[in-house]
Amino acid sequence: MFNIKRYDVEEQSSDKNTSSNATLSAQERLIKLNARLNKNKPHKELQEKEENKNKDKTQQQQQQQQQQQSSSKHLRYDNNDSIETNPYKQKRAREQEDQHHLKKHGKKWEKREKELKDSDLVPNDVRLAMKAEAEAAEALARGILQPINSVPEPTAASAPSLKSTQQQQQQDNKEDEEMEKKEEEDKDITSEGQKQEAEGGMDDVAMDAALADIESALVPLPTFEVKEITAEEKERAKSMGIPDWLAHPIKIEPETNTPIDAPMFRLSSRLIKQCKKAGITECFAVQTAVIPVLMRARHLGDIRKAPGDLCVSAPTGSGKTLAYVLPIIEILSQRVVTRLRALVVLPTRDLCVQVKETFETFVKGTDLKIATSTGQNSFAHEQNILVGETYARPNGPKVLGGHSRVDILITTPGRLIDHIKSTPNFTLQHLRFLVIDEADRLLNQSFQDWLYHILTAIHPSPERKLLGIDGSENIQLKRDQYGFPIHDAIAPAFLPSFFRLPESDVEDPKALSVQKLLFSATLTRNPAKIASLQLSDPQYVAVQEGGLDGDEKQKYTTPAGLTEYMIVCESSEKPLMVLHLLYNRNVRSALCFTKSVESAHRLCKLIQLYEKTRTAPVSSSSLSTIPKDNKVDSEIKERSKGDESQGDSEPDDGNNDDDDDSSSSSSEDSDSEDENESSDDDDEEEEEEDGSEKSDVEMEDVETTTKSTDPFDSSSEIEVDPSISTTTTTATATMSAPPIVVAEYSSDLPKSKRQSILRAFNKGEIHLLICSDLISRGMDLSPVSVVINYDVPVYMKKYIHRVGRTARAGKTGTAYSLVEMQEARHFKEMVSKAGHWEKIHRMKIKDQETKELVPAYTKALAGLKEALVSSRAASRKGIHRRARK
Ligand SMILES: Nc1ncnc2c1ncn2[C@@H]1O[C@H](COP(=O)(O)OP(=O)(O)OP(=O)(O)O)[C@@H](O)[C@H]1O
Repeated sequence: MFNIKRYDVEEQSSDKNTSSNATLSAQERLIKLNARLNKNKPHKELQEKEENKNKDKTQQQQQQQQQQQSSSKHLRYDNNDSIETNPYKQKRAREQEDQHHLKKHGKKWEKREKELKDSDLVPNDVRLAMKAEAEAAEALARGILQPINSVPEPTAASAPSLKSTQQQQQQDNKEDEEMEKKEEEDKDITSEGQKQEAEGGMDDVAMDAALADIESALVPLPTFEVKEITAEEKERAKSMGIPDWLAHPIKIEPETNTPIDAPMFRLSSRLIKQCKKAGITECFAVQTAVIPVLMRARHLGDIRKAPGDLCVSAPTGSGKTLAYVLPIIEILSQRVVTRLRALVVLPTRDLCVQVKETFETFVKGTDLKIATSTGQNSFAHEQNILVGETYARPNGPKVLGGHSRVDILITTPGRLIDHIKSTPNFTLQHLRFLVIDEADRLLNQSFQDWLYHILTAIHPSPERKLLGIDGSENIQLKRDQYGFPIHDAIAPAFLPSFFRLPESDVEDPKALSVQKLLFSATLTRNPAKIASLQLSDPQYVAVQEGGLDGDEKQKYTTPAGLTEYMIVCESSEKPLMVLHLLYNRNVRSALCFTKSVESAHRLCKLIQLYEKTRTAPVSSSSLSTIPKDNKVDSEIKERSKGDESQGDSEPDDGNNDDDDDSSSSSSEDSDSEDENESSDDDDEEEEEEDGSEKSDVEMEDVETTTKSTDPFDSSSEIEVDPSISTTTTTATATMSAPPIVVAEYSSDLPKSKRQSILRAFNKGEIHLLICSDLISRGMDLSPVSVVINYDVPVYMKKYIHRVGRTARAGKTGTAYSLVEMQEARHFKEMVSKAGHWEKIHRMKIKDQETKELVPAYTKALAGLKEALVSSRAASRKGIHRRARK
């Protein structure tokens, strides 16, 4: 018969301490904790205690001897009356039997492993399998699991009826009560030490660990006030289909920092050391809120109550990554067998690389293995990394429960689905954590039904037995030499397929399911999207300014150190504005976002030409007239056809929205950074439709910089200022400025080039990095001090992520948005609706300020067409060369 009590024991053999601890009742734990706390009492008291202890020890030894004799007797004579009538003794006998079994089999496995150890003939995989088997044998020996086939199938006669279950429960309760009574009596007559021995002889180490465990369990979790929900608010959320938990998050002030070694985090000294080494002495607000919650259920093999899922919304640069990286490492570091237990899904390859680097920083000192799967490498190469060459072979060995060479996988959704479908022995059944970072972005991606596939792989339907990756029944459950299934081959989520688990409730165990963790600076509140995640017992944590009294109208919180400006200008003036920021305002370490890869390329070329030109003499001929048509070349004209709505008055910008980055959503995932704004912000649009009030935006306070002498005004031929139409012009201020290095960054570039650009930017060797939205989300480029929105985004979420590339981790930063005249109304509407209008300062740039830039700019503009043609030819050559290789 399945033994409920035994399920309290840890599944992982590695965790010896917790198994002993799990057998303690809450009352006992408190007694022991009190004993430990007494250690801190005054010296005299301690002395007395010490004396008593010594006395007790002698008594204890005597009593132990007696007990051992009596229990071994009971074991030998099963029919002995006393053991049958005394459940307390029964329990003890059972435990001793387990210990005996464990010793016996443990030794066997140790011996076998020793024999094969260091043998060159034994491949690593076999060693791993042996390790798993040893662990499984140990777990089975401890009686943690009983195979379903060892339990008679429920028949009409044998299946427990509700009544018989109730009877059984009553019986159990009675037994428990008796046991408790007996234990109470014991308490009076035995010393604490005797009691420990009687309870299975906890050694000092185990005791210390157990007590530490209890003590840390008693460290209260941080409490955050939750605003009371009014009936009206409840009704409103309900009418919009938003569940209560999502409509009313647990709010935390951004400044809620806590020392990294605070007991509530329960981080090991190893990890604290790593953090301090990395310059992290305090946990930021989001980490303060999230880490203790995740660390609450930190035992890997804990198959009791499944922990609830978390949705976390916190400003850009507020440290969301570490909020999941630290607890995942801490919890997984106790694992024995390598299994895929944490999966982090991200929207782009670059982000995967970044998050992997973060994991690698803190994983030092553990033997956890981390991998990325993004489609940058060949599929076969990734398969080899994930499951090993042998197991990845279609005709290779199929292991029930799969096989993994990594503990933590960081991946883009498309490539992950490919592995779920096509990599033999790759399985998500052992997952303990599923992290969806940049969650709102990912939830807008529906290609390949990635979420459905993941959720299916994690949660098999109750009818579906684990029959192997191909669903065929020919794969047998892996068993040990005694015929027991190897426990580690079965994930907690799949346990019910093989083992009869009790129905869940707080006390009774159930299979631990994966904990889903969602993170974003702009988390969706779209009920349909949230529902698609099948969250269990979720909580919504939001780091938000103003805490409970925070401005409800303020939809997203931006970093405290961020200063935002908008410059309203003609579209033709935008390049000049960028030059003004660079050369007159000394802007450096800046990211400049354009709306497309092509647009980024042209702007980059133009500024590079300007840089070349500004120190060279400017001939009057090149300045006599500026192209009548605002477009500098027919190529741009051609490219801009697709975007009529934006007008066609940009000198350097084709206005094409055919963003190359977005078009590449293949099964290889590309960088599904798709900068397709409409898809990115689907839910934002939906929320608008959900009845939130339309803001009443007035435009009078939007100051525009309308230049009287617009050198690129398409309506008239520009007269060149006489002062600069001389044969040589000296643009004094800009000429003397040190060289400025500008580069572009887009998905068009090969991986190695991208990496070298980021490295150079991080070292300060690139002053302005012009990019599409490839790096607008999640990327943590520490030196960014300025963000320029060359093309303002149409949706607020994108704005928040872009400007959030600066002012990260408590630093300061500035964002400039170049708002075209015709966009000004929309822009104001967008930010007002998000409750953000007050934060944006209007900035006027006077003609006088840009005057000196014009001559070299005009020349650069004239040379742009040629530069674009030659760069295009060069890039074609490069593509051919790469293809030939
Ligand atoms: N407790 C901390 N102390 C000091 N620095 C920290 C701490 N936590 C995180 N950081 C640093 O803050 C920076 C931003 O962190 P992270 O990238 O996790 O932010 P984020 O909230 O995920 O931002 P985004 O929403 O843009 O993805 C990183 O450089 C990280 O190393």
